Amino acid sequence: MNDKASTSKQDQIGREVELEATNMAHGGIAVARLEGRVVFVPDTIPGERVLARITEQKKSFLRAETLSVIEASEHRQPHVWEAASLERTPAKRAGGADYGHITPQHQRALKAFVIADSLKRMAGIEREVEVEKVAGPDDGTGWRTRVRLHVGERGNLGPMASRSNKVVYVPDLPLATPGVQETAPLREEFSPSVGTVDVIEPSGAGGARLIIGEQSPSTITEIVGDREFVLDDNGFWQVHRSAATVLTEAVQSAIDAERFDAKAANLDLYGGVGLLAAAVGDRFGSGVRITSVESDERATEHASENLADWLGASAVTGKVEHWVRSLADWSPNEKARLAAATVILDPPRAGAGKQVVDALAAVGPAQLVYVACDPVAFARDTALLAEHGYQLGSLRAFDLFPNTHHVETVGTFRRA
Ligand SMILES: C[S@@+](CC[C@H](N)C(=O)[O-])C[C@H]1O[C@@H](n2cnc3c(N)ncnc32)[C@H](O)[C@@H]1O
Repeated sequence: MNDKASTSKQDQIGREVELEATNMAHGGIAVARLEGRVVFVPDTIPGERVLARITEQKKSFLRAETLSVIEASEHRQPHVWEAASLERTPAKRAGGADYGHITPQHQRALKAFVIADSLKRMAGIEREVEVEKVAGPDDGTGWRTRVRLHVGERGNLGPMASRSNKVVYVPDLPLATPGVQETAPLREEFSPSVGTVDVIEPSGAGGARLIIGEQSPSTITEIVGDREFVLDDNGFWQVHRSAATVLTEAVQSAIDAERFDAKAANLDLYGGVGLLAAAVGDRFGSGVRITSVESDERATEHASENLADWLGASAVTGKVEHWVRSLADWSPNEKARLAAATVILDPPRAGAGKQVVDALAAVGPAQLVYVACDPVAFARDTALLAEHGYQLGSLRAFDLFPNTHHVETVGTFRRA
């Protein structure tokens, strides 16, 4: 082993240094430089000087934890959640509120920067991006309808610490809805074998409830406008109390009506329990044909029920990346219906990816509406779509995760 190299490696870890953050990276972590090397440092705002401790050393970058602020940004505010703030030692800071020390308006500006920067670097697209505030308190609290708590070694219940798998004690959950806050059993003890306790507050009947460990699922309802959706209590549903409404309206207004054909083979990929297929159906009427594709079997069963108002709607269980392969075998008539289709995509964080983009582009749908919860994956898929001639049209972004770095983007694509 090279002694010199190993000594310098150890020298960095634990070293306390002053850092000046210059940028915000994807993932809510600020970027600084130390002796020419990139350092990723959380709990810091670009423009600030902080005292930080180096925690990790990789070949091309370092990671650090912020100990205190030396020169604060004008955008710094007292953290909305004391349990996640610099008042706590780094190992005990709760995860899930990594933007809580930043004023709400500046949080949105930073998210807009990350979206625009990702599009520029990965897809070569220059865009002004605005992240829209959604309904709710100005300080970005009280929105989370779903919270996962973990049981610690001593039976204590809490969130994980930031960037760690250690459970930390918290006295409150200010990002959660009032119902979730009241119901969360933060002071109770659980057997470590339980693993997790989810606290959810559906908008339908019944109010907030707990899902303890692997307990068998029960059915809940969520209300969006005049529509009721049934789903399993442990199934996927948008987390912000306004998200389902915001995304319904965003998808409805993103679709170009002139390119929409109700009789085409319209698709809702990664469809969950049918929220966005219903959004399409509600805009274009009872004659809409649309197929929802979703990997979770129970969600698909619920989607069938939730889409019963449309005779031409169906839901299939399958992984989208596998299901799209079958498109190549569709008959010429069916392929013509695909070419006339509007495709909604709402993939998980990893994005749709090359396999899905290639297979879709090969059948050439009239338009795509892409709902993205990860700006980098969205930018990567935007570049892949551009290779097939699909250009990014309208782009909106919504602050559906206030006080965190997460953001939801809705983009439209069509061939010129
Ligand atoms: C971001 S959610 C969107 C769900 C739905 N559009 C909504 O708004 O309620 C992504 C959905 O994709 C499903 N999913 C994840 N990976 C998948 C895959 N490879 N193929 C199909 N569905 C997948 C998840 O179960 C989840 O329901």
